[in-house]
Amino acid sequence: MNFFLNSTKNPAFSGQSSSGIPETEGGLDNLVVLRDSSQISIQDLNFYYGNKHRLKNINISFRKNKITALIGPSGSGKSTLLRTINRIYSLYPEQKAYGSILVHGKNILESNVDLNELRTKIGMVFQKPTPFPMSIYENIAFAVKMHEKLSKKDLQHRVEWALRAAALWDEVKDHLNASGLGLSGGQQQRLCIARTIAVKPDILLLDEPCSALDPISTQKIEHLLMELKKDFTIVMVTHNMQQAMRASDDTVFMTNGEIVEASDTKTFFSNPKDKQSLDYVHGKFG
Ligand SMILES: Nc1ncnc2c1ncn2[C@@H]1O[C@H](COP(=O)(O)OP(=O)(O)OP(=O)(O)O)[C@@H](O)[C@H]1O
Repeated sequence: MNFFLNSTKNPAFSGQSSSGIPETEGGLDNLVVLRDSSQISIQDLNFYYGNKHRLKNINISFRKNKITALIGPSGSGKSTLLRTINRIYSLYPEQKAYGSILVHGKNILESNVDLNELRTKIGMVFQKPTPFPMSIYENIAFAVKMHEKLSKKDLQHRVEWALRAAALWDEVKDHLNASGLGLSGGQQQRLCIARTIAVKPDILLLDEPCSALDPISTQKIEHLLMELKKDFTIVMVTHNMQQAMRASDDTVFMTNGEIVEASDTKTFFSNPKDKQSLDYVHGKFG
């Protein structure tokens, strides 16, 4: 198994593996650190909204080509954690992150990181579908054209590829010139996923992507994510524990800006180690 249990809160958490990712020490529990196949390695991350300390000493790695669910009660910092990973917070000068987030070994929190390039590598899909007020085709072509100069034919191929990958092609292929805003909520969300993957990121961040969707659209998105993880590393915030159980490989449970427990999803839900996780899984709070 790739998991090594450890504790974010335990000062003994200090070892480093040869890959630069912290190793565990015996007898600790709670934090999962994935030594072999991590795509994103977060170390000693602290985040502030002004003077409010909202992420505290986060140490976690996310596995490549897996879906990680971020769960926890409202206000626990799940979205904030996601927002640090593609530096969206950098748009707001009063928001500050300290520590490191290593992606391909490079700390993306450094000030010299090209944020446009970063966001093509780390795409984000939000809770509410946000298609551009343009055609289905242009929703995707526009995103690609911002980053790449492709011939008309290659652009058409890319649009088709993204719509197929997002399991939307069959539903829209005959009216690509219709407005993206005319699609159903579930279709709009898949369009937004298509738009995000069209620029070929490595990492897909999703903030409650199904919260505005009906059960059938939710199921479609979950199936889609399971297909997409073959090509992308996926981190998803969800309030829906059933969804975390169904769709994720790993689960990270947060409260009050801290990681309480993280492990593979089966272990987390069948045998949570921390009392707070157990209570949360049993619906006693949150
Ligand atoms: N723009 C902001 N300015 C100041 N504080 C913020 C801002 N956004 C979030 N916070 C605070 O940061 C903390 C974490 O919020 P965050 O949205 O990350 O939690 P969450 O776990 O995603 O919650 P939810 O499940 O309700 O979406 C909360 O206390 C919240 O009030």
